Amino acid sequence: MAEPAQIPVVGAGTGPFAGQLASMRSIKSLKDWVGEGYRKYYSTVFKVRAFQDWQLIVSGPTLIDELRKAPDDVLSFREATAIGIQSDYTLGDWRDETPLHIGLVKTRLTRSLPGLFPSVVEEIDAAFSDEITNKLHGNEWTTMAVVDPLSRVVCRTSNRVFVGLPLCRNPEYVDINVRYTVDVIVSANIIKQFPQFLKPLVGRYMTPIPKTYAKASRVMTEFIDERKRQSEEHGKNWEDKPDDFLQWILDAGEARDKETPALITRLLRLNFAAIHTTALSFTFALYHVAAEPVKYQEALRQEVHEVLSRHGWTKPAMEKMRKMDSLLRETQRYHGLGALSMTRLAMQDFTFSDGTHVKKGQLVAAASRATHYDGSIYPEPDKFDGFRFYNENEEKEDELSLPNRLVSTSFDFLTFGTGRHACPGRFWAANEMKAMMAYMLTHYDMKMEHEGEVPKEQWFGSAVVPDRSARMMLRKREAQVY
Ligand code: HEM
Repeated sequence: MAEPAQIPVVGAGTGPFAGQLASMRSIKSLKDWVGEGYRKYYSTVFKVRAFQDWQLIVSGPTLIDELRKAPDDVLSFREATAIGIQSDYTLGDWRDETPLHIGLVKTRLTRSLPGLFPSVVEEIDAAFSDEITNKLHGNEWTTMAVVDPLSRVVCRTSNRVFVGLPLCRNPEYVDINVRYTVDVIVSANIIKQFPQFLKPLVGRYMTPIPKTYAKASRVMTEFIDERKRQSEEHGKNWEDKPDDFLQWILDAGEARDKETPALITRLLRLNFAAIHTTALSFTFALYHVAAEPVKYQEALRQEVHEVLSRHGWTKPAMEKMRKMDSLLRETQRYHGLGALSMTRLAMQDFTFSDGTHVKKGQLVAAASRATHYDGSIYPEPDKFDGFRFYNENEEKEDELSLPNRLVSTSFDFLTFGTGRHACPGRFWAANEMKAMMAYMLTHYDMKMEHEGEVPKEQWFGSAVVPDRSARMMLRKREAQVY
């Protein structure tokens, strides 16, 4: 990709191999380069060398608004994502897929949540019992790493509303979906290192698609075909008709959306978007809760107790958990998914209002992490303050009508993006994470193995993940029944 001209560079030197050297150093340093660029060139454009590509970075409300508003045939979300995860070799070419799932996730899933909530809670209970409770040593403290168990809990819970029982509990199905995201990201990062002309060759050996698809097909085909058969037999309305994502596609999709291979592929991709984003965000939050038992665990447990005693395990109860909402939002500010958000590929030349000219083929992104650490927006930004967004005077208001809720996006809060492509799954993820946290608080006492220490973030280029090797200590509590 051609290097853009006259845009200030941060992090890379000059000289014949500057780009390649910076590419290697970016694995460790990209976050710091973006932070430095943000401070020097706030509200304009600068560029950094990311692992494979030069990346243009914007900051400040004016330019982020222009990034948000640019149509997809000018600055494309899908094409940028395709480069980011090398989708031709990892997810398959999904650019022709109808965007049906986006609307279904945003509206149908969110609207159906009150009715689906009892089954969600049932799945959380069953999944935590299998993944954690049954592995505890009686009533003693037990030490364990939690990233993998939590990923499986998130996978099961999400799939209770994606495909329902019994598939959501099938261990092979869970394993396929949990592994697929990791396989996609690892393969993408390897494939990215090769020049374009070698990618088809390398991709053929590195691609996780055929293996994953073959396994998924073995586990899912009979289940999906049986559901299709029932739908055809009963028509639109039937007793015990499942209320899940698979059924919504069968009801609303075009003929090509309903073909079994297309359904399998779409479900794998939906899981790709849903599981790790949620599991990693939840793990970050949990580490803070476990590291500060008095400040967070007791305060949140008290809130959960008050809310559940009045409203039971319901969707409205999750909306009343304001301190919990604040802690999860602070987690997204403090850690998020990485240094950048809203990455777009220029499909044609584009000029920002500050005069910066972006050439067709260049990647542009917003400096989300640096924005979240800007002291003029968030006082004492380096401090994790779980109740930063909590305001007791707002207790009676509707969740979505207020700023500073976990799901509210803005130019200052970018972990879910903002605008047209802002994560449509965030409403679901917010409820899922609150229900999981409420469950853990009511069922376990928790602390970190190294008491009081929040494990360090692990960075890889622009991405951040919680330390998988960190271990927590858990002990069964006498759970209250609500
Ligand atoms: C804490 C959890 C999550 C985080 C932090 C997150 C974050 C994001 C981000 C940053 C984007 C891209 C925004 C942009 O570039 O403008 C996105 C897109 C998307 N997310 Fe999420 N996500 C989460 C959970 C989920 C879940 C649970 C689902 C599904 C149920 C989901 C489905 C999607 C989809 C379908 C898109 C693509 C939207 C489009 O094409 O316009 N996400 N998400």
